[in-house]
Amino acid sequence: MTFVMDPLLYPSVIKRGRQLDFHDFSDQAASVTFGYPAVRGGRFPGLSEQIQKLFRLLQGDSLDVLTFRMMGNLQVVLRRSLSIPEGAFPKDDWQVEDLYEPKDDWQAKDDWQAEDDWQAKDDWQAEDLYEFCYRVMFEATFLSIYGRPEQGAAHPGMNTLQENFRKFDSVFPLLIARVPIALLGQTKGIRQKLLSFFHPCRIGKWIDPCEFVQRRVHLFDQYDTLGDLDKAAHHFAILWASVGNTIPAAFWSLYHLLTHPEALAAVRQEIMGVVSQEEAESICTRDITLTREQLDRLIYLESALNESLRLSSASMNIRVVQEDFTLSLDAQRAVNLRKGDFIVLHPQSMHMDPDIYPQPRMYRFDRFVEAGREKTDFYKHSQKLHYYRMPFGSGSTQCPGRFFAVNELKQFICVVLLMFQLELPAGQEDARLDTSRAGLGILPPANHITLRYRPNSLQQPNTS
Ligand code: HEM
Repeated sequence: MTFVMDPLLYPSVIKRGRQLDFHDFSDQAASVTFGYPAVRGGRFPGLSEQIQKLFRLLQGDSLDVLTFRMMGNLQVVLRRSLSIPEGAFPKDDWQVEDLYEPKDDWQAKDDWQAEDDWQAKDDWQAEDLYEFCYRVMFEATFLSIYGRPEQGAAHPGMNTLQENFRKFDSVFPLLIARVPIALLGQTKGIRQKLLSFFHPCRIGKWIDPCEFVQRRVHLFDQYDTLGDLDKAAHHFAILWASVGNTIPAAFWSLYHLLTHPEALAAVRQEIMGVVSQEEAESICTRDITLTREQLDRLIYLESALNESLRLSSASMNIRVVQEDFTLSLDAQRAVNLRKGDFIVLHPQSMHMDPDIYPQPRMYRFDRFVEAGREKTDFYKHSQKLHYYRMPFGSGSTQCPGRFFAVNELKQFICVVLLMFQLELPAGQEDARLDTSRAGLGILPPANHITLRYRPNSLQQPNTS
């Protein structure tokens, strides 16, 4: 493996997409990890190209629909944290653990008290901050992408799905490093259970999956050579892609805001500039929407998110050399590459370079804002960088879900800040990055952080 460490040289690698290819590597790694036959092996003519083509349904007009759905689902799932299903309010004996039991009968009137009683309930709930981000982002993203169950608001088995997903994800670094699944204890059985969740018989019954998933279902149905579990494995891979990085990103985004009062105040003020006071006050009981235009106006929030991604992203961009050739790096330097060599970009080194980002370990929520607009000029050795922030990869292989990811992270922060008063109890150690997943995207936290929260309706939103 050859690491290209100077970010001024990144363009010379990224523009050689044909000779330095990502998809041979990703196809091999993903097929072994998720359990489907490699797409590019010749057994599935045209499938790889079609899969790539459908990624455009994560952008443009389709993105607006996806974003709209995510906003609604975030509110549904978060209200459940308050135990406030639509039009009903929880009894005092409700426990945080109840969150982990799927309730199909959210509307059952017996379980709930009147709104007035709920308003009087001013106690705080405590939960691990990562757990909070995990369950909310996992379920809201799932509902937005794959659709609703045939009956009720929550998919039966959602908690077991999450549990199995976590177990699978904990060995993900070993799978992607090609450790045979048979050597990884129960992983094969767990993956089998995950795949059966996405079996075509089940997925076909879900109501209103997003267009991206609908078109993938249709595409896979055109290939007789794909078995039912192969199709399920492709759907499961998209679940991993859509939540594997977004969950830790949601954690760091919220954690940094809650530990930096000046950032929190600026972001709150910006949010109150795009939603009305009435919407802010009623969000615990009534859905609000945030259009693309409103989300685009949240430039301090976007900068804060990008700063959290800069600090927590550890992905490597791997490219496989397709033929022997000489890669010219700049006017003076060139290297001879052999077919099959690996070339790796390591954006984390760039994200932590003090020449580019002064005091790189510090969280500065407004690092990516200048004169009221997004700041895009960053320098190394006084030369302007073409690539300076790469949590989503680079070039033509950049993450196709990046626009949705940024939107949903913005929505998550907006809804959480509007719906809850939040605090991190004093005396806790700072959150640390779990570096055991280095190379694999956004790192999760290594330690436990307690979050306390209660509905914001008990107090006017703080706009200061
Ligand atoms: C903070 C959240 C996210 C981060 C940091 C992230 C990061 C990445 C990275 C680094 C890659 C590899 C790109 C490369 O090496 O050039 C990637 C690929 C991918 N991502 Fe994301 N991603 C995120 C969210 C999402 C979401 C929400 C979706 C879908 C809804 C998604 C779908 C995908 C897919 C399908 C690929 C594979 C693309 C291909 O095979 O060409 N990602 N992502």
